[in-house]
Amino acid sequence: MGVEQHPDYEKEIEWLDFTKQYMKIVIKASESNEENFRENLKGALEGVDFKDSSFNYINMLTNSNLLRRTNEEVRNLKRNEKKPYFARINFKRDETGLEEILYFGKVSLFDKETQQPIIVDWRSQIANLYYDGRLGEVSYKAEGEEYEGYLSLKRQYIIDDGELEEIRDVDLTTTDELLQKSLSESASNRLTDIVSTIQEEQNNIIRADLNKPIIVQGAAGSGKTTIALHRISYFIYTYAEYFSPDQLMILAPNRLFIDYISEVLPELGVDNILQTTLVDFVKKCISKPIKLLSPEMKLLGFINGDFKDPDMVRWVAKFKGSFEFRDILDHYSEDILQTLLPEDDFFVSKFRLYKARDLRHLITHEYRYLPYYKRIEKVKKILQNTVRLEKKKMLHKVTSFYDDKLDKVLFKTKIDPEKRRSYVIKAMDKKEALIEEITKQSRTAVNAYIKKLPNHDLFYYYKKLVTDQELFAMYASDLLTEEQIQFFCHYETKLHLEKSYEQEDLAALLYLQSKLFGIKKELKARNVVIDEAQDYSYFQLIALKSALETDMFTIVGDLAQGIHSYRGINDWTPVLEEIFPRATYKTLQKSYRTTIEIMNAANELLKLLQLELPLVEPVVRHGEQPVFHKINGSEKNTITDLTKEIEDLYADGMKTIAIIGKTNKECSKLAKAFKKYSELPIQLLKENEEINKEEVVIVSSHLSKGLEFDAVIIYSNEEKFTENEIEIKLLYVSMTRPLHRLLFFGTDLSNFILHKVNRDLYIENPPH
Ligand SMILES: Nc1ncnc2c1ncn2[C@@H]1O[C@H](COP(=O)(O)OP(=O)(O)OP(=O)(O)O)[C@@H](O)[C@H]1O
Repeated sequence: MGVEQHPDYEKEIEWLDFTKQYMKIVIKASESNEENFRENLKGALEGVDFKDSSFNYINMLTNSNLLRRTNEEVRNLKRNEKKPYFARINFKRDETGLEEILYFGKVSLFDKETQQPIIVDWRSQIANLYYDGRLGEVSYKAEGEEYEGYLSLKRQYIIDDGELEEIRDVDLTTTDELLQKSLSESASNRLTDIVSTIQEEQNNIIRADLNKPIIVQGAAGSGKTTIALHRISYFIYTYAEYFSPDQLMILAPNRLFIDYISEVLPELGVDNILQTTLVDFVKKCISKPIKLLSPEMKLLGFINGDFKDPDMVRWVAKFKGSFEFRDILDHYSEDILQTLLPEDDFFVSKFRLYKARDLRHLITHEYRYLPYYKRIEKVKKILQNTVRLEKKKMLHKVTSFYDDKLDKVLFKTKIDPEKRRSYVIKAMDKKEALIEEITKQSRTAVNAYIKKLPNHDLFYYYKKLVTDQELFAMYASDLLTEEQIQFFCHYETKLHLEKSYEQEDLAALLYLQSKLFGIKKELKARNVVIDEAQDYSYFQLIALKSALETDMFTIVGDLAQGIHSYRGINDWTPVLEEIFPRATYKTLQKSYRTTIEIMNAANELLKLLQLELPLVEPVVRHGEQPVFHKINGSEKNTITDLTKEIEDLYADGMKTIAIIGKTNKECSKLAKAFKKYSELPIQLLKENEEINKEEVVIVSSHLSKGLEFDAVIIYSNEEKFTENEIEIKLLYVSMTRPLHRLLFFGTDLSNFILHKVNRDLYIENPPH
């Protein structure tokens, strides 16, 4: 049915025009100053013949101030001018018996005259009726109250460039056609907002209790990243009065990923959120540059078999992210605190101004909420204050003591005058000397006292623990074998000789930093979103929670994509039970990204992983089966075949295409060959780069995590994906990147473990 045939077409067009004009007026009113407001308004209203009396020119003028909005609101209105809303409901409230027609969009707009909503924000509570509600008797909650009523209509719109293109009425029987349509569109190299097609299971996560942390285990393509960002938008909307966006932080796996998600938040009406990586965040917290080995080095080391003793290297990585290592650091820092406790009473000259016992009490009890070195700063301040207050008193005491003595001597009659003279001189000298001593020590005693306490930096403490075998054994001998202790300290000594740290050290560094020195106030986000959280270690999550002093985390991840599982999380239970006990736990099993055919093949790999995760359910969207192409000719022939395939994909409407190789080495070689034998524009993607839409992207499997493309070619010439946990996961990640088409180019089926995949699920060597 064409949009014009819809029975409500005329009414809908009228409402859309009205909404667009109202938006325009509000924008103009807000942008203009008093002098040119009238002129602008005239312009805005030109040719508009509103039936509604509240829209006449005079009314608009008198309401000009009411129409004004903050800059941010205007920005949001402008962003949505061309697509003011995406859905509508008809809801008859039991309370009033009146039917309300509500239009939902990404920004709210009210008729200032009547206070009636023109557009209702998708984040409002009543929008739940659109996302969750079936037609019929429904209810929604707002501010603790439950409102009941009858939902008689759920309608979706496609509005493009301000023009109404489609109207769809959703009832119980129709599948969500809008979702189908939006999923069949092509990837733009940037994540988009999904406000018009958020599914019920996703809506439950976006709106789950905002006062609690949340952990989401979601299948590849289930919308984890998208939903985490929509939850931020919902959070900001709900707590606009208490939170400003700069108190939120998103931790992404790399800068490439940040670029990938960067445009969604402004689209959702949220600006100014700190988007960073764990590495960059920790570097800022410890406020000293460190040489950090590339986070992927170890992964590649395992893949390439670079380690002499891979099991032990894997063990060190795992251990540094464990609860046990946290316990060791706890004990170690308790002992550091003991070294910071003063042993001597604090004196200025002969006056004892503070007992060591009292200072120790301050440090261990009164200031226990502070990092250790901050406690010492406090003590220093207290001593300085005490000295300031006591100085006069001390001077007075000394003066009056000697003055008394002098008085007595001077008025004593039976004393030899010579003796008296010498006594007086001595007493005067003593008095002078003491006054001088008090005055001088009042300036220096505090510093001298504090100087007696140790004063080391973070790196000194960390290095000492992990490289001094005797010291380390003191804390670790109950937990580790002698061989492990030896290997660990040897491994760390080697790293420290090169003045290097590795990704796995970030947890300990951040944890110690927060315990000993604290982190700057401006870095203390009050709410944190972690994407790809399966690659974090338990200790990294603990360290973040401890450093930021909040448990308000949104954690999304997929254990099946845990390519760093040697150091990362293999099970959410300890995270839930021991780190975020208040957290809500949710799962997402449906994949929205890819087709049934591609997901069926990827699910076969999931089976090989033997994780306790259910298989992924693709939403009903069919496409072509994955295809395997054997390469056996020269490099030139391979590139010619690939180029031809890519041209066909472009011809089929694919806009973004990636070739994924197992490692950077394979990718670099392929990129070089393309340069030599093909005209196709190619981008060999690096971690800190932005994706160029116009080019075919060549990217290594670990870096492709989180990204998506219309079509993906997985390429394996020299490097096969072998059947071990990490490589199966790398292949699984690569296979779940495409929206529409998946191809394998390799020397053998087994390069992609396809010999273990049901033969009916892919096509082998189709004729070109
Ligand atoms: N309700 C929805 N409506 C339309 N598109 C959706 C919906 N949910 C998810 N998508 C789309 O599915 C794709 C996958 O989403 P996203 O990247 O957020 O998933 P993910 O779980 O983070 O994936 P992965 O773990 O594989 O990186 C995106 O293109 C997203 O826009």
